[in-house]
Amino acid sequence: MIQLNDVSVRYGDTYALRSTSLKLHKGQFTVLLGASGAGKSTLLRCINMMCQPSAGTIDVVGLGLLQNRRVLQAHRRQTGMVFQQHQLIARRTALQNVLMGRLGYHTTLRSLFPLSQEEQRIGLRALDRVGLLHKALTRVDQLSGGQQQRVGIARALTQQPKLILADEPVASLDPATSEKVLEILRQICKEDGISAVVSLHQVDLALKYSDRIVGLAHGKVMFDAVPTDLNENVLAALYDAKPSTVSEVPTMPFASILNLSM
Ligand SMILES: Nc1ncnc2c1ncn2[C@@H]1O[C@H](COP(=O)(O)OP(=O)(O)OP(=O)(O)O)[C@@H](O)[C@H]1O
Repeated sequence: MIQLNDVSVRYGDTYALRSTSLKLHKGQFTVLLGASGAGKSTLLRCINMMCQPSAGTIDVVGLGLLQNRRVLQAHRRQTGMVFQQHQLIARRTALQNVLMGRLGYHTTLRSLFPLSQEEQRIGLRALDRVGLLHKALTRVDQLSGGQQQRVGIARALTQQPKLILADEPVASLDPATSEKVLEILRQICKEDGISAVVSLHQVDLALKYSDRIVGLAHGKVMFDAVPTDLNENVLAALYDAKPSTVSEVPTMPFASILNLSM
């Protein structure tokens, strides 16, 4: 579905991401793991060019290279984002926030007018799927953190995406709520065939919810395999790695393990 080819991101002398090549497969729930500063957000943000690679290309099957402005516009329309701090408009209702997911389908001028009944129906259905239909007309600043994140997921769904990128979506939630949010996200992605790339700090949640784990350290992919292959040695390498040892740890090519097609 998406192919990253030798993508690097550099800030001055710091490599946030080093020459990374990765295939992201349709319908797969991929979790990015790694210590703070490992490059998870950078990799995730590259996938819709919120972060510009300093080298390499990103190819979306059926669309083309993301460096092309029109390709990027089409790709962003079909890519939903879920953020750590939810990024909702506090004084608006859940439904109003969710309908923001439709903006990419309209010109700036058109978006000044009310959305069609069909689009409102899409928004309400998304809220229903995250279990918050009864909160549609409640202001989001009156919702709990977990409910707000479910609104964030519903907003992404209202976009009718093929891909969801979630950057530490449960970082500010308690363990039980984190499980609930990830459960909902995974279930909906599976039902709709949506691919997901989710960065997490919790190894246990990665093991429970992912189809594939990509482990990063110092801007480099050090592990890429099914969750059952994640062992203590790999975790030690991911979380204790010194920059000088990074290139010495072999990467396990995921595609060769599962033989998935694009
Ligand atoms: N805008 C920026 N300017 C300079 N350096 C940056 C910038 N964004 C990220 N970095 C650096 O790039 C590296 C990777 O950062 P990134 O945010 O991708 O890591 P992360 O794994 O997501 O970390 P965390 O789990 O703490 O969010 C870090 O060394 C970080 O300091």
